[in-house]
Amino acid sequence: MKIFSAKQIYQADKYTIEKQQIKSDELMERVAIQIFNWLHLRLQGAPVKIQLFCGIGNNGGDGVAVARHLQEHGYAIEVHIVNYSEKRSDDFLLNLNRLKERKIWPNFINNDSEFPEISKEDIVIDAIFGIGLNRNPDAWVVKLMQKINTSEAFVLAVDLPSGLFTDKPVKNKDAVVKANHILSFQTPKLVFFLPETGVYANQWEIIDIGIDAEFIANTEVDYELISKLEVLPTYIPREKFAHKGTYGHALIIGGSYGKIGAVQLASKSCLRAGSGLVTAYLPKCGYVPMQTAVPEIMVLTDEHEEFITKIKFEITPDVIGLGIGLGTANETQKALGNFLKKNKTPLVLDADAINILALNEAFLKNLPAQTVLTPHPKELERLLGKWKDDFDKLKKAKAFSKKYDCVLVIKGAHTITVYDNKGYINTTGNPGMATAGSGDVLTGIITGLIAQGYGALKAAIFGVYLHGTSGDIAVEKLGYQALTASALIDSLGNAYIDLFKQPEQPPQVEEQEQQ
Ligand SMILES: NC(=O)C1=CN([C@@H]2O[C@H](COP(=O)(O)OP(=O)(O)OC[C@H]3O[C@@H](n4cnc5c(N)ncnc54)[C@H](OP(=O)(O)O)[C@@H]3O)[C@@H](O)[C@H]2O)[C@@H](O)CC1
Ligand SMILES: Nc1ncnc2c1ncn2[C@@H]1O[C@H](COP(=O)(O)OP(=O)(O)O)[C@@H](O)[C@H]1O
Ligand SMILES: [K+]
Repeated sequence: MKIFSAKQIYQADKYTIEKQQIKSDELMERVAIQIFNWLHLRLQGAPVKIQLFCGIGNNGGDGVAVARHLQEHGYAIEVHIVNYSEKRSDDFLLNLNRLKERKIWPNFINNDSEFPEISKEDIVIDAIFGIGLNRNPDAWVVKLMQKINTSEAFVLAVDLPSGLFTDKPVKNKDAVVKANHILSFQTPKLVFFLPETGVYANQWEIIDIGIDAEFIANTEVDYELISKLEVLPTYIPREKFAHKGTYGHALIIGGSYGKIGAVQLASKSCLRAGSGLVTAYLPKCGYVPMQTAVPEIMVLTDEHEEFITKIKFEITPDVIGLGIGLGTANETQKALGNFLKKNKTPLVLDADAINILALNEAFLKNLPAQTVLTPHPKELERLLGKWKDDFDKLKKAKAFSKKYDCVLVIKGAHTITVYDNKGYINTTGNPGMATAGSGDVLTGIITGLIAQGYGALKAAIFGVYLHGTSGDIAVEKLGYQALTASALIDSLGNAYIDLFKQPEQPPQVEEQEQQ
């Protein structure tokens, strides 16, 4: 699913209004009906008090229009106009008049007004600011937001929580409404997926307001949300007459004394991702544990007992996954530098391989085209330097990916894969995956996909998706705390099977035969 910027959303509105020959207030009416339906379905006419806090722009207009529908269906409403500016939008005014025609008199809140009482049994509709927020709200509006936030009432945000900008971070943490649920129009907002602002958007849902399909199809975006629909077309089916050679030979290089398990995890997940053959290259101390733990994996060893000092092998792998548990000993750094000078095989670099690149910037120019790098936040910081905020991080990541022609997988709750100026935001996974070795498994999966013939970018996007689905399947059986990296590997098969599962249908009621 494409993620539009605020500017593109305004363009989409304009385009849709012209193409469908509707007036702008009709689009607002679509929004209002959908929000009303969402509430009505859940409340079923319950006598709960609904307090609507509406700004003076189109976000406020949406809120005012929802109020009218609620009142028409007998709900107990209180409409508050948060009067933060004189510049009221036309559609806000139109809907305000429609309210007045129905003898609904809103309460106007100004900077010297007393705020209304909000009880924890109430429902609050937050329609103060939408995507038009372009500066910090005034102090009195922040106080009102605080009143909402401390009320313990259920808060439903219209389009996005008021106070969240679409293109910059939040400076004052008190100046954002904490919503329990967000109904966002047509497209989720980028800020829902970034660590600093995503904390304000735990629960969101998209409302389809009928934006023109041609506009959606033809508009290039900077970010795309990746779910099953997006990864399915990339799936390569197995051929009947295939043999293990068809699906490639992956080499996993890593490990040091005390960190052989990382290579076991990566090699095993590489095999389970579907690589035809997998060889592991480790220091000598890894030989016995590796051969014992995973019999399917072939093993090559370095001359050194405890860490890698030379990367030399006779085999010709299709892809190399490198860096897990590697350590950063001087000899290992030198070995990586020498290896990169000669290597032409596609690479997936993780963990200490990334740390070594950060310590030796000169190595970067020797990376083969489209090398996949999978840093966690600390490794990314070593690679890119400090960033000011999430937006700055993405900008730096895009520049880095362009400069070195690499696919940068920024790991996190919503892992973002960056390549060619574009970001692909993953939707699978859960906090149970914040556990030792989870990243090693991801390296193995991406390496295993490249071995089978997936291109680097596709392998990264698909690998991150499968890794997250494995986590989602594993957490069902194990819960968040007991989820381990090994459990991710055990669920990988079901993650593949899940790709082809249809959503569950409600049970059919058998028709009675007419006598
Ligand atoms: N396709 C869709 O998605 C559709 C979206 N729709 C809805 O429209 C919403 C966007 O509406 P909007 O453009 O009128 O902006 P909104 O957020 O209501 O802000 C109002 C104005 O406030 C101002 N302002 C900004 N910051 C400020 C501050 N700190 N303190 C004081 N004032 C401040 C700024 O004006 P300025 O003063 O800068 O001229 C701004 O224009 C969108 O979120 C969705 O709910 C639907 O109705 C139709 C289909
Ligand atoms: N809260 C979370 N939600 C979803 N995925 C997560 C979360 N925390 C971590 N992960 C995933 O788990 C993996 C952790 O990787 P990493 O930190 O490199 O682990 P390790 O170094 O222990 O192998 C990443 O793929 C990351 O996206
Ligand atoms: K809002």
